[in-house]
Amino acid sequence: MIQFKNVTLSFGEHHALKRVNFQLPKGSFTLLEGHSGAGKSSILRLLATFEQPTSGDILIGRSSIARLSRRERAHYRRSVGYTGGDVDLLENRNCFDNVALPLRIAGLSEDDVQSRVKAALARVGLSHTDRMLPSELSGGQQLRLQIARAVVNRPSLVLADEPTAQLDDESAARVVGLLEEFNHAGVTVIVATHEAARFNRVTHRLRLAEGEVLPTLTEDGTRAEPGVQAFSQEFINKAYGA
Ligand SMILES: Nc1ncnc2c1ncn2[C@@H]1O[C@H](COP(=O)(O)OP(=O)(O)OP(=O)(O)O)[C@@H](O)[C@H]1O
Repeated sequence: MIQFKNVTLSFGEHHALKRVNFQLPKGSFTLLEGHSGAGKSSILRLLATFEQPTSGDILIGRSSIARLSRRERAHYRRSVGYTGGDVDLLENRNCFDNVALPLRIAGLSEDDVQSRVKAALARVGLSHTDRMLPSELSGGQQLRLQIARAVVNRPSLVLADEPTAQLDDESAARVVGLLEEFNHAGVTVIVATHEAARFNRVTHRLRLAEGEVLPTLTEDGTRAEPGVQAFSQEFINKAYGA
């Protein structure tokens, strides 16, 4: 279970998130939706521990990740895969080395690195690119490479910030398919997106506006705790006029 308890994230006078509360069960597939600047990336960056909340608490299971020491943070991050603007591919390293990075940081043996990176590249359909530089790949391939790097550590939580942005339909469908496969295998997935319609296997949605989570409607029209209810795609489309 992931829980945000009264989480505020402020930059000076500006509040990127304002007393945000929600909970998401293990194994869920959640979309974070909302206009630009609504706070979607902030939620992912807090879960990746790139930021610390100004106030409030964030629990993963029973453990707080709100204010970890450097050592605790390094340990926690091994269980999290992140793809998005905050972590770029290394342009001067080949694709193999890019995917190997989290494993080498974690201190795995070179044999394990070899077998895990090969498996991760195969999983995203990029086995042939291991000696190429990221700049030699298409946009869609670069995203899949980022996903391979995010999941090579076998994380239990995958965070994806706009994973389909600027991709053609076929590449986007492939990226979505990969995230859905990981979820099917038990990984909790949270995606910030402006392209909700591309996703099929969604169990939870959080709609954000101005740093707040909007109240969620249940199928009978009553209010529910944010993040607690699951909805059919059809219901969501109807409720939000998509
Ligand atoms: N490091 C920062 N310093 C100052 N303000 C920030 C910082 N990070 C985010 N913000 C502000 O916090 C608010 C929420 O930003 P966030 O990136 O979470 O939005 P978003 O919903 O992901 O937007 P987008 O869809 O454009 O990516 C915005 O107003 C943004 O300008």
